[in-house]
Amino acid sequence: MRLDVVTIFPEYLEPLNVSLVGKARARGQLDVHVHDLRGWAYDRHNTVDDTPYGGGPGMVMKTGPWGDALDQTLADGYEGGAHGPVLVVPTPSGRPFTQELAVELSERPWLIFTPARYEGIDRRVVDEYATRMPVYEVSIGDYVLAGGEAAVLVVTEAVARLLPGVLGNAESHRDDSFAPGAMANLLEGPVYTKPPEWRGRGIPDVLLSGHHGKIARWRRDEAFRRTAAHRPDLIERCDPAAFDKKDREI
Ligand SMILES: NC(=S)c1ccno1
Repeated sequence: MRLDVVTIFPEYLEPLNVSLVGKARARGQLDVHVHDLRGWAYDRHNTVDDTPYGGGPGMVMKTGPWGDALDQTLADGYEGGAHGPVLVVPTPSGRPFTQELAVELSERPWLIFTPARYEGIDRRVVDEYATRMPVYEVSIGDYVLAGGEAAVLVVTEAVARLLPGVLGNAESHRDDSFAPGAMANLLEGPVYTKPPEWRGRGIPDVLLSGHHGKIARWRRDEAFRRTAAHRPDLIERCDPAAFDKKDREI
């Protein structure tokens, strides 16, 4: 997978050099290119924004630099281009970024991120590139950040960990919160590791029983309990049939 990020704060994307994403880049599983938008600002002040038409507070990011930056990024081409790139626009007015969407994006060969600052990007930029590729306007939450770069880090990590071979144990994301399957729409339950006792706190006996069926049922019940407590809105989306099937498996 190739990722391109066009931003006025390239240094904000430094975390893409470390941990899981950094290792995936080092192994050649991820090809990341970060571009400074100001490289396409041709006036002597490197201006990338201007006042909004219709008035109002703040500034709007200009079409010119974005158009030139995206055209040059696309001109780079990419062998995975047979399926083509998609534009990923982090914005509080986007569709919720979910595990399901992470899976969808992980199946694309090329993601181009356009994190905005100020009041956002002139709408004509998205309208222009929507004629040439799929556009995903996504929100990582119902809050407003100073810019979209933090969202790029979040989306990139959620997508990268789903790429084949990136997670050490291919099974790791099978039981992720929100992963497809019987645990879909359930939050992960509590996890424990050594030592068996810490400050007078032990481990649930079932986890020491060695009975895989009982352990699986306990984990599922704990996930259900946690979801009911923290995200009751997800409970109604659980598939009871999957639970029945899960019980039969156990
Ligand atoms: N909630 C998101 S994705 C965002 C981007 C910029 N500000 O908030």
